[in-house]
Amino acid sequence: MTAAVTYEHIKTCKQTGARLGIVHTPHGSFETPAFMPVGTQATVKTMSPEELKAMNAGIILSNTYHLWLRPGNDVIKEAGGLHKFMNWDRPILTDSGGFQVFSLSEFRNIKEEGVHFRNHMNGDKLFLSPEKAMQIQNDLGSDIMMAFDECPPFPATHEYMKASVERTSRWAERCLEAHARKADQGLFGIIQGGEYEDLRKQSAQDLVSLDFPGYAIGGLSVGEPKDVMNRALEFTTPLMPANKPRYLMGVGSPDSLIDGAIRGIDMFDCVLPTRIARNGTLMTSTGRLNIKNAAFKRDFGPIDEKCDCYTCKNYSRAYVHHLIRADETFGIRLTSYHNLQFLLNLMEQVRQAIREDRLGDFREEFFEAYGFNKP
Ligand SMILES: CNc1nc2c(CCNCC3CCCC3)c3nc(N)[nH]c(=O)c3cc2[nH]1
Ligand SMILES: [Zn+2]
Repeated sequence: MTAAVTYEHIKTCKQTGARLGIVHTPHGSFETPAFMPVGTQATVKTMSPEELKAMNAGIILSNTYHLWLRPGNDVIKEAGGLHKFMNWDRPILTDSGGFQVFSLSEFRNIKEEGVHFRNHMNGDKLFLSPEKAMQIQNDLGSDIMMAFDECPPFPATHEYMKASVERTSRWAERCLEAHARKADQGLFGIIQGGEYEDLRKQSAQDLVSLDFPGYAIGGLSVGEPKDVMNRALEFTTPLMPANKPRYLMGVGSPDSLIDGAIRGIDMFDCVLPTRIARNGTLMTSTGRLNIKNAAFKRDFGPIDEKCDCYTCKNYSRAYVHHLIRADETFGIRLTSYHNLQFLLNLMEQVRQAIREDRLGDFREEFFEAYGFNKP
């Protein structure tokens, strides 16, 4: 049986280590490096599937933890799976729920068999294990499933991190066991190890030996400084198979997307674009702005002169300023639309720069225009 998820390498940028590729899945293919919009509760907040397609989103993410608790993976299974439930016929990736347990719940208790914790909505006692996380993702029918892992906090001692990496490797094996009995979705292993080179190596070796169709780098974008993340990428990506997708979880801001691509990352996800959109913060080619600022009350130009999105083509800063100040839902739709399109456009510019072997130059130009400090 052919692998459900495969990576096709197109080329590597001659100026940097970035690579251009295509990921093939049962629900279609998407070009990489790719930004993946997040749809935690089976919707990319305020966006319709048609609008996501119009902005050229190749794949979206959803969440095992949230959908298990509400509406329940059984409901979604009965609906015919997540693609049918949310009317999205392109690829879907689901995270395994581990990260959400640590970031949302209290009273969690990590044991070898799994994690005991309380439902963050009503306090009920819950238990999530590698087997349970696989069963939920299988019910959702996602094209790419993530292994159940522990994402330790930053900073963590070397001793804690070592024990955690070894347990995450044992959990990864249990996920493969549970998965083998189910459908042919692609299961990605998640490399942990924090900022410790020896532990990243140990985690990568454990997981690569299990021959997953793709790999993620976890345990980053948890409050560590940017140079710690970049260094971790520099000694971790070379340990990952060149013929399989590399997914950096929870990243990120425009500069992190470019710096991650330069270090060989193919897939990114983050809640930033829709989260900051809700309070009126917009990413533009000349840096961030908050549209609620009084300066925009009579500014009848587009959010971003260089953006061709639905919002920038049809509405003014003054109008969006008014809607957000008036707490009008349409305002949040317009800011969300623009921010998502901004990151999706950025990744198309990154792919084009790789095609032209000039991603290093593009990084300089973008950082200069956006106002990021020099390297
Ligand atoms: C924001 N920073 C960050 N996120 C991380 C995430 C979550 C990635 N985003 C998932 C989507 C959000 C809701 C639907 C799916 C991580 N996930 C896992 N399993 N392991 C990590 O080490 C892990 C590490 C992460 N770091
Ligand atoms: Zn726009």
